[in-house]
Amino acid sequence: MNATHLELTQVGIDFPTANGPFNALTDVNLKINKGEFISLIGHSGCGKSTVLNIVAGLYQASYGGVLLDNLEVNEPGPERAVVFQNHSLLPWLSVYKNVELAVKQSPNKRSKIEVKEWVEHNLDLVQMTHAKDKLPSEISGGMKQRVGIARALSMQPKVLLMDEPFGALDALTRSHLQDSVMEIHAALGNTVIMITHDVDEAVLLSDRIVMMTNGPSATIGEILDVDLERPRNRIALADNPSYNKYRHQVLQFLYEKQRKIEPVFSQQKTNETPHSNKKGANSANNAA
Ligand SMILES: Nc1ncnc2c1ncn2[C@@H]1O[C@H](COP(=O)(O)OP(=O)(O)OP(=O)(O)O)[C@@H](O)[C@H]1O
Repeated sequence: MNATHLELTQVGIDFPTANGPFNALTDVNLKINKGEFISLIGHSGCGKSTVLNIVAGLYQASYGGVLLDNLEVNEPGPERAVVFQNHSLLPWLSVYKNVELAVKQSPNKRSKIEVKEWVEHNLDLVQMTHAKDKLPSEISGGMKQRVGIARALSMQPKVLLMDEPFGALDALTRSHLQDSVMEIHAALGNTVIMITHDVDEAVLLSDRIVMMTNGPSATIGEILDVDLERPRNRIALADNPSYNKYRHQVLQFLYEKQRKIEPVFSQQKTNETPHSNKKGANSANNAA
């Protein structure tokens, strides 16, 4: 787990807008080792999804670039699978067929029986075999997210990119799925980049937490090494002084160093712009 296999160098992006180019990201430098679990955290609108989309090849960086195993990333590819917050399953296909579609599209050529075995194996990994014949509309949000993860894993990606994968789930489902992701990561050793707004989730799951500054021209502010033994148990960690120290460091970054004060609605209507940092505005919405 020590050879750099994903490298972002001087990555920046300008989005064209009606008022001219908007510099969302600047000078993003990050080296990620094989098998590392990285979380990206930062206030809303700082550019986390933009970083992920550049690594996914969905956005092209205006400056700098991304290398995966020394090959330049400039378009989407099966070696970088994405799991979105809101599952993106095809509603007319069963759970099984949704995963099968990804397996059939993967560059690995498999016989019919191999496809079946591989789909079943991946559904098994996320404990969804029991619902394989159901349609997405017949299963819960957490289950859909499990299928989305199975579909991504079935492509055997080198890098799994997850954009707030548990953001839309209730706390209990979220915890179950976090535990599953930790088990899968331990078993498969994929490199993972996950966006989260949840400090506890970041500390629980990550090897490193990449903390981003507020935009525009956002960049990496600090990187925190989370040196907690695996497998990790959320209940045991609650009393672990190191766990609490890491939590505190992330909170301090977000709410002291990168404190973001947003106007309350009434002020916003009268004299403030969204994302204003003006002093004295009420901090009604400063969640990361
Ligand atoms: N296609 C686009 N065109 C113009 N501006 C964009 C585009 N995509 C993102 N932006 C801007 O770039 C900045 C970063 O957006 P991004 O979605 O990456 O932030 P984020 O940290 O993922 O936000 P959130 O946590 O709310 O999802 C924001 O100011 C956003 O408005």
